[in-house]
Amino acid sequence: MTSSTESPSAESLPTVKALARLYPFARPVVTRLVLGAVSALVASLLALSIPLVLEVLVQGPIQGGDRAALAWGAGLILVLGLLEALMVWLRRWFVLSPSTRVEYDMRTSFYERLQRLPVSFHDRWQSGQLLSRMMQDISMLRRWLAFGVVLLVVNILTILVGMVLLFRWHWALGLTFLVVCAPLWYAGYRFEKTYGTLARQSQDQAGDLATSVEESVHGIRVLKAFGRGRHALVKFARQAESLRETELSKARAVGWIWFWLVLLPDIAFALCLGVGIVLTQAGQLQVAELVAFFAMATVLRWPMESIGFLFSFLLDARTATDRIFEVFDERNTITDPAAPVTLGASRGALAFEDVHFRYQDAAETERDLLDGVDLVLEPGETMALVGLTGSGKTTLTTLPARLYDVTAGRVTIDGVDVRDLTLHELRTHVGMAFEDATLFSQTVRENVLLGREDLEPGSAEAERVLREALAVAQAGFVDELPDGVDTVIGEEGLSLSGGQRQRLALARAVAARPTVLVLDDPLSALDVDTEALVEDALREVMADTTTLVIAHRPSTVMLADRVALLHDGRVTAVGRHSDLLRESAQYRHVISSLEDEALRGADRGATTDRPSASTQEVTP
Ligand SMILES: Nc1ncnc2c1ncn2[C@@H]1O[C@H](COP(=O)(O)OP(=O)(O)OP(=O)(O)O)[C@@H](O)[C@H]1O
Repeated sequence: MTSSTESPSAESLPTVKALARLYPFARPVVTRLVLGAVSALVASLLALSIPLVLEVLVQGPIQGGDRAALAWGAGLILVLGLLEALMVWLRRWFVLSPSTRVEYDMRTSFYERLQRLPVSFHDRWQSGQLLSRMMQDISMLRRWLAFGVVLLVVNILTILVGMVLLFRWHWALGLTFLVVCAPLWYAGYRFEKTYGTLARQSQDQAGDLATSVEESVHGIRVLKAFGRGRHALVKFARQAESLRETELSKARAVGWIWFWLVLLPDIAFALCLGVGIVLTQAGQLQVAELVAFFAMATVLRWPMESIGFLFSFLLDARTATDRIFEVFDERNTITDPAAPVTLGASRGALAFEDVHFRYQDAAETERDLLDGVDLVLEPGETMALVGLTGSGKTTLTTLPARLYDVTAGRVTIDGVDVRDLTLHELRTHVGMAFEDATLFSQTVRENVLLGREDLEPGSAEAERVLREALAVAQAGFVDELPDGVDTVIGEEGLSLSGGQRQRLALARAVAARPTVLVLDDPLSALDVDTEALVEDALREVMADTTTLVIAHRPSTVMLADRVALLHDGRVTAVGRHSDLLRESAQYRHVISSLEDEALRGADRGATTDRPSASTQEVTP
């Protein structure tokens, strides 16, 4: 799992280059962003011009007592101030809407990316990490684009122009101000380094915290059933404490930079005042120039002070960009082929040819989990797959729909390698239902017709398909729900019993009308009689469908046309149940262990169709 400690690090690019990766998202709104920056720059220039007017006022009307000119001067300063305020307002107006547009685009692209990335990616990444990147990091980038980048550029320019003007009044004053304020840049640099590391750490820790919340909310039933609430709280509190410590370190770093940001300009002001008085007494500087100098230094104070903050913002934005692009940069290994083959109407002949598979994180010394599987399913045949626990049955069933790709060999439908079909076409041929039935917080109807985007919602055909699928899955219980098939089922369908959820998941697979149906023990929570009814209905309605079903119970095996035994990474026996019982000792051993398991299950009442806790594993 990818967490704070083992996030794959993004390429180490210089900060500017790293942030430049946001450009494709900003491109559509770049004109408005530039206009926003120009408004901010004009606002700064207006602010810088006020001391110049002041200088003229002090030199002329004030010293000469010219009241009319003084009134004009004061009026001019007022107008400059109003224009500055207008420009600040314009800056906000220009950047606000485009930055939310960029945020929207990034978020939808990120979501689309998550949808496209293969299951192997989701195996490695914690959901909380993805959630915090999607929400916090993208929001931070919006703020960076709207304010951070504009203010950083404009404030640096303001400082440069302001410093030139300070030097113009007297080089000694300008130099004093610059020399005293120069350490700010070193302080800013040191701050950058510390704060950058801390910012990354805190964003990762926030992601871990989000994962913990998500896991415990998701697994609330398991936590309650095992009385692990307290333990989960202790773990959560520990993580929250680590985040708090990081935030405190961040605050300390910000505190220090602020200390220098406030102290150094104050020292600079005091020294400049001393130098200014000496210069004025020596006749090298006029009083008007000294007044204007201090007015200018005051204007420059905020840009000077803000630089440290803006640098930290820059680093936060860089970190957020890295975190977002870590996901965008992930290589998608399961994609459409360059020259796809079209199968059209499929017969449903499914074959595994010398299939090898190993998970990405498997140790090099380990042999392949699937180590040369050969298995052929004839069109319309129902094949049960049996094997000891952990033998790789579930893994094998993920290969036809390309949830994972084989590492060697091939899986074919009607002789065509599944990797030669587009994913869209492949998934119209292959339907799946899993033991852990995942449903969405939508109506029963939407859940069941999930794979039938071709059907017009509410049409007679959609209704027919829905009803037929529900009938095959023996899911008549939906009519008892408050709004029938229009009842919105709770998050992940947890308001339903385990068997009810499984039946809806099966109905969903049936409604998709695949030619190859892969069932990963989707009837485990049903009683044996209901299982037989479902299998009969499946046979009748889906006579042309080739079915590969993982069997954990002898009853499932008996309902199949043939059975395949998976052992040591290979299919070591295929045949009719009765023949295999006679011929294969290994098969007898597996079946007797299934029988023992079924008996134990019956004792516990596990095979009855009753409300069950979530099957999700949660590590409190
Ligand atoms: N996503 C994964 N990443 C790494 N290893 C995995 C992953 N999923 C399963 N495994 C490992 O692969 C092996 C086979 O798992 P699989 O679920 O395919 O077996 P199974 O025969 O279906 O088991 P069971 O009968 O208990 O459901 C197990 O050792 C498991 O730990």
